[in-house]
Amino acid sequence: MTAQLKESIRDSKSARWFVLITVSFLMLTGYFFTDIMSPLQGMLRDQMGWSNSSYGTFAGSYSVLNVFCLMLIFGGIILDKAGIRFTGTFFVGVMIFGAFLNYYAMTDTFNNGGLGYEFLNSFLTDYKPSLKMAMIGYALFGVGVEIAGITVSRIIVKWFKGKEMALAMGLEMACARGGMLIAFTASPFMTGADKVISRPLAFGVILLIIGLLAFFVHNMMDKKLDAEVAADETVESSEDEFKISDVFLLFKNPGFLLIAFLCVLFYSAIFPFTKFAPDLMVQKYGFAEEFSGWIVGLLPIGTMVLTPVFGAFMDKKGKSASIMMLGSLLLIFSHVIFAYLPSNTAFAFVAMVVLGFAFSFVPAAMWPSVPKIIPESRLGSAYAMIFMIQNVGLMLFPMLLGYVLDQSNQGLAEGASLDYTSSMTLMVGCGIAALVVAFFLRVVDKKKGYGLDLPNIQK
Ligand SMILES: NCCCC[C@H](NC(=O)[C@@H](N)CCCCN)C(=O)O
Repeated sequence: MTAQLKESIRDSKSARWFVLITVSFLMLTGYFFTDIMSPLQGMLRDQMGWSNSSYGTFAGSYSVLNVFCLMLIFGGIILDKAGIRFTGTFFVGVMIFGAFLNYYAMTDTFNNGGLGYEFLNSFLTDYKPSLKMAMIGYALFGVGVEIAGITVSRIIVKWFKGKEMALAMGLEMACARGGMLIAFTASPFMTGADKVISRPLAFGVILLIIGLLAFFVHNMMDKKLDAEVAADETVESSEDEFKISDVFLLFKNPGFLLIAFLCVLFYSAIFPFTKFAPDLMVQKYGFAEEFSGWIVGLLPIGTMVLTPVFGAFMDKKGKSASIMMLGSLLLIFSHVIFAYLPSNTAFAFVAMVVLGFAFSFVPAAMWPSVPKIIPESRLGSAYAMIFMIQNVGLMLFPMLLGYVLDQSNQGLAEGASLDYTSSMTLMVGCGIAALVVAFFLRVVDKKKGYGLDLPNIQK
């Protein structure tokens, strides 16, 4: 990362906001595809013969390569060595390729014996070839979208450092949530009257390609900025490169460890939950499949507005440590409603709105807190490690949710609704653990003086 002293293209307001639009759109397309299958769980059960465990295993496959092949660590290293343009373009390509395989797994061409079908049918025969192909695709997609996410965070820092950075990050997250919203609400309709699962996926792949084109536009701006910086002899380079030795230092920092634990616990009770939430709406609250996504869509709608608002509040007033505790408390409150309260439509709305507040409070407070705990020279490594630890939860919890759902509904009568109580109890547990960690983070903050409760913008 560099510090410019002379005027450059990043000093032009319109240029940097334009760059933000291009990369935010890219993230919108990525988050859209991430959740494109979430409202289709029922169709996957009926048409593809996927059990709930299979669906959960598919959802968890998103993180398998990120966790077992340490892809986010390699992504961090590649980003430092090869730069933003190469890393972004390459991993968006990986994302598109993975998404395409995921789409292909749902097509009649594949399922009627297309390329790879026989091979995937020749082992682990309890699992459908469509599941295996979709998992390969989704795992590659997960690598691409996560590294693209890290790259985009870097891009925002590059263009907005010392300027409207928290607002820019909040707006980028809001756009990404917009992608989730479109997935939840539009995906079931895109299957059409004849419920063809591959249709929304095809649309998702096309949207990702448009996202790549938007990233090419960013690349042109980035090239111009780099040329200006290279020509500016007053610029000194700093050292925020990914270093393996940094990882060991990070693990000695109690603040970092607590943020990483909070991240994995909190997000494990959000993203894996959203994978099952549309089906929960059908099974527990009796919504029609097509409309279940609209209730879940309340979650991203709320966060799109609230995340930048709370981000701006914490920029000015602080209180991030306290707000992370409040967000974890609301998370528990919401999941308790889903798990244990009667199946009343009003409860579903209330729980989703409360979850929206939790999902705005914690991300808006947590991500800008990392630079207060970790020196800037190790920020790149810190974000990559946090994402990596978070991915362990994003891998395990969907699998656990699906498994518990199947186990707790054994011997269910034909046509009866699935009981989500045990699965949702897991989510309540995550929320309680997140609250405990948030409490300790606040205690450690007071002791070490990180200043998490202080405003982000220093006067
Ligand atoms: N500038 C920080 C951005 C982090 C946003 C955060 N995303 C993640 O944590 C991803 N690693 C996981 C996304 C999984 C769904 N695509 C967020 O709050 O979205």
